[in-house]
Amino acid sequence: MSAASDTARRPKAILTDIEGTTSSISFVKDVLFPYARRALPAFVQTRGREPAVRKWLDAVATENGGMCSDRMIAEVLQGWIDQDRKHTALKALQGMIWADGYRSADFTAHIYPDAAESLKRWHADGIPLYVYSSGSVPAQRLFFGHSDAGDMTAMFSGWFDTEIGGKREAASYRRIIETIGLPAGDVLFLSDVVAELDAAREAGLDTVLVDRLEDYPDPRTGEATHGHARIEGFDALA
Ligand SMILES: CSCCC(=O)C(=O)COP(=O)(O)O
Ligand SMILES: [Mg+2]
Repeated sequence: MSAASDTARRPKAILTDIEGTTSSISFVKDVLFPYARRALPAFVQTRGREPAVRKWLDAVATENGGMCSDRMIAEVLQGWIDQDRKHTALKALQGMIWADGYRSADFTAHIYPDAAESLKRWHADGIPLYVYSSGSVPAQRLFFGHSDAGDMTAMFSGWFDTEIGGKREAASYRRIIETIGLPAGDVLFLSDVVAELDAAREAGLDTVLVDRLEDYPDPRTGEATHGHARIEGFDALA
């Protein structure tokens, strides 16, 4: 496998980001986020007493200075959606809300055709595939379980979200590598965010910047790539 630079070696495993990498940013921003935003007040009201939901609502209240009504918590969460905050509590709650949307077939998850094809080919070639996204693990499973290319969940060997740590912190990638059980240099991380690639490289992983023109109309070239190999689609990884 080679990328648009000479740094990528044939990986023994691939770790991929979702938004902006396998899938378009606009699907997340224009379909998933508004769906969660709309559904949040009713979700908090009807399911707020379930322990699995309450735990995250309480985490939001604590971060917001303590005692808050459920209505206020819903408003805080809506504000976080507007700011695209990658907060673990928000991501967990969004995942629960999106489950309804996928189940009732309100939408399927976008996946770039080149990403779907490459993931299928790598899986067929025996390369273990992993996901690391700010979206919660249940949200990731829903996403790939209801993708435009069908149910892809069986192709993945593992899933990681921000419960393992932030995506811009090298320590998170070290923990992921421990779980995968391969030398860091044998694992290729694909992402649209240079700061995430910097953290992965600090932890020893191979890295490739996925610079999709649909998502990033101004190509990130030269110094903007921070020396990471750069591709515009997965098909550039032969
Ligand atoms: C898979 S859940 C939907 C995407 C999402 O909420 C998100 O924050 C994705 O961020 P990523 O780390 O995949 O860029
Ligand atoms: Mg991303």
